[in-house]
This record gives sequence, structure tokens and C-alpha cells, in this order.
Amino acid sequence: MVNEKEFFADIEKSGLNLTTQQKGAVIHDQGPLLLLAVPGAGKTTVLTVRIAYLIRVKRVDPRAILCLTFGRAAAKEMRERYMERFGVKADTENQTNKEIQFSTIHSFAYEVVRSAFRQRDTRFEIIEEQKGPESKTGVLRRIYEKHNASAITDEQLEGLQNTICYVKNTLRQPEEFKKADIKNFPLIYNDYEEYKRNSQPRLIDYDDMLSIAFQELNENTKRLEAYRKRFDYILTDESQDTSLLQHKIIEIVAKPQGNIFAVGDDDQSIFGFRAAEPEYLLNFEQTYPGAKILRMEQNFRSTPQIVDAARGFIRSNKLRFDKEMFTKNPAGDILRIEHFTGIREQYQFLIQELRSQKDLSKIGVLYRNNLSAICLAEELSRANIPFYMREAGKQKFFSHWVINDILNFLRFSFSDKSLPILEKIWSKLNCHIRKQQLDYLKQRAIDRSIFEILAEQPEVTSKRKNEYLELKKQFKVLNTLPPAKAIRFIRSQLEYDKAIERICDSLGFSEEYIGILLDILISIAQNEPAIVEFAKRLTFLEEQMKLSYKNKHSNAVTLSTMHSAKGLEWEQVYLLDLVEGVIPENDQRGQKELLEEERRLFYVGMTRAKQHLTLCSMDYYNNKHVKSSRFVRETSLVMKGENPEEVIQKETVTMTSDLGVGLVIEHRTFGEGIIAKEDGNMILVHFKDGSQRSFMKDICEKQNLIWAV
Ligand SMILES: Nc1ncnc2c1ncn2[C@@H]1O[C@H](COP(=O)(O)OP(=O)(O)OP(=O)(O)O)[C@@H](O)[C@H]1O
Repeated sequence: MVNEKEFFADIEKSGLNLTTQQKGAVIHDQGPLLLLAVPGAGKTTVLTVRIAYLIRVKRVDPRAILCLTFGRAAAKEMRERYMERFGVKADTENQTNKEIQFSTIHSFAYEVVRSAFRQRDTRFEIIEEQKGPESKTGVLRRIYEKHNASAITDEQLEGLQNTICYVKNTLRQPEEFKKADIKNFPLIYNDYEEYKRNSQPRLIDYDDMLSIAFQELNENTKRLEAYRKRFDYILTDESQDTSLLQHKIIEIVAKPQGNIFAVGDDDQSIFGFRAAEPEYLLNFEQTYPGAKILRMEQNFRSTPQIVDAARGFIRSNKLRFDKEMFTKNPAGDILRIEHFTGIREQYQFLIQELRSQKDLSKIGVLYRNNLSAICLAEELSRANIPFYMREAGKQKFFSHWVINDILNFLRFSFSDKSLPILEKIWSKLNCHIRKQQLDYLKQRAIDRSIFEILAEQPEVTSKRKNEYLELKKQFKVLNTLPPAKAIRFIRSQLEYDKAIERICDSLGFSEEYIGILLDILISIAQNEPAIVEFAKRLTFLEEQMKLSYKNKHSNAVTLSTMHSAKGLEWEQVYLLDLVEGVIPENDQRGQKELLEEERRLFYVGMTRAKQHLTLCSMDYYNNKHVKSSRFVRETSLVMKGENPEEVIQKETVTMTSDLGVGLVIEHRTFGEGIIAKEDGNMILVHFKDGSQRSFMKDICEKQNLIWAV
């Protein structure tokens, strides 16, 4: 045991000089505390030091400390960091550090569920651990088909799983999501729940762990009391990533003592789709009356240039605690904003830059969407620049049906006798082939072109016959084309684009997204002389991305989405593809919360850089003329010492021609509303509070009364 002075002297000896703010947090005594920290402020450091302080100075039993994080990797890292610094020191005669519970909220909830079910003699299994048709995705696919009479696509399946997770984590009812993108969502949701409940043994999914644990703690006073007694101190890291349901679980265990020590940064809340919202942090004082709020605003990571730009940038968000991020680090270079004609020029620039670097492991290249990684990996691989791609396993490009379709068209051009390949594309061909014809083909030997066989059938009309023979010719032509031309040929001459349109119409896929996938494919194809090489290249690229994890600790540049870059840092960071539609992702009109989340994501990206930050935007993206991301503009205004909000507001207001029906606006006095009617110079606005008001456009413009949200 040591006293406070000796404790901090020890820490200093180990080379860590805590700031006054950090010390204040470490020695906080009893009661709820929210520690709001800016990026790079040393959140984990403070949490680990506090745990040691509680044990060594305050003589708290390690078993009475529960340290919660959002992800498994973070829990593991926290334990490692703690053990590294305090491993032996904080051991006492009777207890060891190993007894501190470093856990995710999920695994804590799992413990509650396990003991509750054991007591009731209920056997259960986790649906995520089931295989084949009984796996979670297998079950959801079946239920979706039952209610919608059509197959679910991979993207829809992902959307469905996210929505289920969202419903449970926000403690809402499935009926509230009637209008969700998933048709018949409430029916699917209820069926899925019933299926799990009635299975033998009972099935639960990861989100059920939370719901059931919460219910159990609410209903079983004895169990709740046992946990309350066991944990005198609860600490949570990355609290901004916690959902409402998770907050509720923590709250019920932490109260009435209220020894909750929550660390987080509302500005880094980027998992809204998993139901984490900064609002829960912002309500901390309401949840825990009398809570103390401390701030850690010194950034130990980045240069003042990066810190200043990031601080000014995030201020455009409204739903946040204001923080004065600063750094005492030495000055560095100014941020670079690079603008290119198109994506190729962007890659050329990047490759040139990377070639001049000795240690690539110090560089992070970040992008908004996983899809950006494909062409990037292709370019780096051709330039022989080693890379490590985070979460390469999440890449769905290579297994997407549209990519498989194109490859099957190409394969079929090599052998139009192959029935197995035809079976995969027949419904997407620009000529009529019926199911019965396929059945007939299956029963006979295919000794020549399938099109010839079909054309010879007695019942075939002469028009159809010509179509079959024409198609035979076209596949022959296809086989002679270089790969990029071949793909375009499939899309236009073989009318595959029309098939896509049909599929997208009937199944509700985004045609734009499919178009992007095809554009990516064409750009890879452009580098290959022939179809066989192209197919090999795709396999090679997929393999290279999958195996890139082996480069993690070597001289390789890291490629990552902005989401999965959270918590990481590099000397140099490049943010790529910064155009409207990519980041912010979609048209965010009227959805201020979503726009703010996109801004936070950009902020997370910016604040990963220690020394150099480069923002890259362009005029053309995916063959379309695009606008540079508004976030680049906002950053550049901040760098010039201007307030982006004011500048942009002024610009928006002057464009009265934009004030049309459906536009979501903000009125200086009446707040948010939507333009419901337009008649010459007059507009009628329906406001959020239910009121309706008419305005004259020209007056609004002159007096800066209204701007688009
Ligand atoms: N008082 C201090 N003096 C010097 N370095 C410090 C101090 N406190 C923390 N650090 C260092 O600052 C770096 C950033 O800390 P850390 O990664 O824990 O920040 P963070 O708050 O988790 O950042 P982010 O939220 O952006 O992921 C670490 O290398 C840490 O050792």
C-alpha cells in the first residue's frame, strides 16, 4: 500500500507526467463522473492509472472493479496496458490484479444471462454460432422469403440485421420501423424472435444477451443486488459507442451508489447504425444527478496545425459538448488539401508520395467506404507498394452477384456448351430461354453450341431462332475483346444493363451501387490485355487483400476505413475520395443528425494524424462530375481563420432559387421545417413544432432568414 504522493511519484518515475486534469480524474473519489476527452488525450492511460490508484491507494478490492469497453479488442488492450504498467505492483497479499474484470458490455451481460438460465434450468445456444440453414443468416433469409416471396440479397440481409440490432439497442418496437427499407420488417422481426424462443435448446443472439440481461436485472432483485454489492466501481471506456440499452444495463448496476466513471468523446461517436448516439453521453447529468463532468483537452498526439483545424472543424456540429482541444506539441507542417481531376490522378499522387517514404508503417490511408479499397489495393499492388488492409475480410466486392455474373458471361464466351454456366446467367440474357428448355438441355448430351441446339428445336419460331443464332455470334465476338471492352460489350450489346435495371426494380437494389461495382471492375480490367489474365488478376487481388494482415507489423502502409481507424494513429495520414456523396455519404438533407455523424467520422479521420495530414478530393468520381466534400471546404475555411458555418450559411441563403418544395430548411426564428408549397415568390413552410408559415423568398434572401439544412 502507498499513499497518494508516493503513488504519483512512482508514476512519474516510470516516465509519465500526468497533467492536472488527468490527475484530477484519477483521484476522483465517490459518485458519478463523466470524463470528456478529446482525441489523443490519453483516455486509456487515465483509466488504467485510476484502477491502480483505487487498488493501491484506496485499498479497493480488485474484484470490486468492473472495467467495461465496447469491443473485445479494446478490453484486451486495456488489460494489457494495465498489466504492463501495474501488473505486479498493484498485487496485494490476498488479491491479484487478475481479478479485476476487464470486459465488454456484452460479455458482462452474457454472464448475467448464463446464471439466470442456469437457475431456471433453461438450455440455450447462441444463434451466431450455429452453422448452415440454422445459422442466423440462414434463418433470416428463410423468414424474409416467407414474408416477401423473394430472395434477400446480401446488402438487404446486412440491413435487416442492423435494423434488428437497432430496434433492440434503442429499446423500441419493431412496428416503429414499418417504413424501414426492409419490406414487412415487423413481421420478419416477430417471426425471428418467435423462432429463437421456441427452439430447443432456446436460441439467443448477441443483442438478446443485452435485452435478457437487462430484463433479468430489472425483474430479479436478488440478482441485481448481488451485482450491485459485487462492483463498487464501474469504469467505462469509449462511452460514446454505447447504445441506450447498454447504458441502461450499466445504470441499473451502478445505482444507487453511482460510482460510475465514464470516459468518452461525444465527437467520436460514429456507430449510429449500431444504435450508439452521443445524446446518451450528453444526458449523463440527467441520468446521474449530481454527476461531475471533467474534461481532458490536451492532445498528446498531433501538431498544433492538426489540432487547431480539427477543433475548428468539429465546432459546426451542434449536438455536442464544446471542448477546447489544445496541444503543447511542437509546430509541424500545415495541412495539405489536394484536388485532382479524377481518381487515377489521386492514386498517382499517393503512389508518388509513398515511394519517397522509408517507413511505410508510419502511414495510414483512410477512406469512407470499403469499396474504395479495391482500386486502391489494385494500384498499390501494381506499384509494388506493400500494404496492410484492416478488416479485409469484410470486403464483399469479389463475391457480389454482379461480379460473378460478368465472370460467368466471360466464361460462357469460352464455351457456349457449358450448361452449368448458362444456368447461372440465362435469366439475364437478352433473349428468351424458358425453364423447360433448360430442363430439356439437362437431359441430353451437349455436343455443340447450346444456342444451336435451342435454334434447332421444332417449336421455336423463326424470330427466336434468329435471336439464338445472333447470341451465339455475339458471344464469339465477346471472346475476342480485351477485358474492359468485353465488360462494356456485355452491358450494352448483350443488354446486361437492362437485366440489372429489372433486378434492381423488382428487388429494390440500388442501381447506382451496382454501377459503381461495374466501374471498379472495368478499371481493374483496363490494366489487363486478355480475359484470362483479367480473371487471374481478380483472384490474385482478392488473395492479396486477404493475406495483407501478414504485413501488419512490417514496412507496409495501412489501409483502413475511417470507422475502423478509430483509436489508431500514424505519423502521416491521407484521407481519400473526399467528395460529396462519399463523405457525407448520401444526400443528408433534413437529417441533421446523420450529417453530424458524418462530420464526426471525418473528424476521427483527421485526428489520427500525428505530423502530416493530407485531404484529397477530385472533380470526377465513378465517372460522374462531383463536388468536393463540404468537409474539405469547412476545413479550409477553418484554416483561413473563418467560421465555416457563417460563410456557408450566407452562401446558402443567397440562392433563393434553391428554395423549392421538399427542401428542409432552418429558419432563424422558427427553427427547422420543410417547404410544403411554392407559389412564385411565396413559400409555405411546415415547421417541426406543427406550425405553418408563409414567407417571401426575396425577403428571406435579403435578411438571411432561411437556409437549407
Ligand atoms: N500526460 C501525458 N504525457 C505524455 N503522453 C501522454 C500523457 N497522457 C497520455 N499520453 C500519451 O498520449 C497518447 C495518446 O493516448 P491515447 O491513445 O490513450 O489517447 P485517446 O484519448 O485514447 O485517443 P483517441 O480517442 O483519439 O483514440 C499515448 O501514446 C499516451 O501514452
